[in-house]
Amino acid sequence: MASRVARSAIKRKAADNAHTATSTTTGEQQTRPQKRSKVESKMKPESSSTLQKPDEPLRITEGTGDIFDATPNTLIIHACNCQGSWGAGIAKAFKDRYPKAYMQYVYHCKKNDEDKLFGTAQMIPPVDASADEDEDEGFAEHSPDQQASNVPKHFVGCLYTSRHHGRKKDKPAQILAKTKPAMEDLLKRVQAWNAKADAGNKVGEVRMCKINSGLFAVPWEKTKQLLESIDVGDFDVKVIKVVSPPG
Ligand SMILES: Nc1ncnc2c1ncn2[C@@H]1O[C@H](COP(=O)(O)OP(=O)(O)OC[C@H]2O[C@H](OP(=O)(O)O)[C@H](O)[C@@H]2O)[C@@H](O)[C@H]1O
Repeated sequence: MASRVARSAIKRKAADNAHTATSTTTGEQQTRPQKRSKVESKMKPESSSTLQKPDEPLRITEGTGDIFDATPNTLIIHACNCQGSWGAGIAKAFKDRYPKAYMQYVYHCKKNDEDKLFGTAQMIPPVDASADEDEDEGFAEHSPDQQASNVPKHFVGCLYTSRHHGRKKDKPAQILAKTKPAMEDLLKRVQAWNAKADAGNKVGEVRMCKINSGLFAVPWEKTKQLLESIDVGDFDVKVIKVVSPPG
């Protein structure tokens, strides 16, 4: 079973790599990966005064509740490091709830250099709704006799907004500089997925926690402002619902 997961991940990796190489928003990322990190260490994110208001801005709505209590086909997004660790904060809750998605995240981090991942995204199709990995494109048949059968069929969205975690996490300015391209990358991936998926397998609602605002220590309002500067004119996803625990 594990080898099937690995084979499935390898197939996906080829597609992911091709996409990652072409979907980052700066040409510099594609041609000068070694020099980029030095340049970026001095880079400041767009300030609120320089943020351009797009024709059709991404809408961020906010509410309280259990982010995981979502209908099937919901995409649930969180911020990730590039080291393959979902060890704390909401990432730990993702790891507990979606262990197979976690394996795909780890695989993606092992196979890709952190500088290549930084500022990109990974969209993991539902893989935790069943123990049967023999499906195409990561989708699973519901199997009532399996332990994982009560896990809803959710997509997991990983935004690679920091190369490291803990004390080695990137500075808030660097995290912010990578948050917008990472989200744009994710929206492109959703668009590509939905263009090919059957009606019942398309991404539905899109949910997110207040990314970057906990262990990554970036004030939420700064992240929110950047996300609202994304133009969603070309995307199906127009709204992201931020769901926080009550209290
Ligand atoms: N169950 C829950 N339901 C809903 N919302 C929940 C929640 N639990 C916490 N929140 C909220 O979710 C927001 C983000 O806060 P977080 O600290 O989690 O994430 P972040 O984006 O700042 O940082 C990412 C790094 O944290 C991890 O830890 P490790 O690096 O592995 O150690 C990762 O792997 C990354 O590296 C804050 O509003 C929390 O109140």
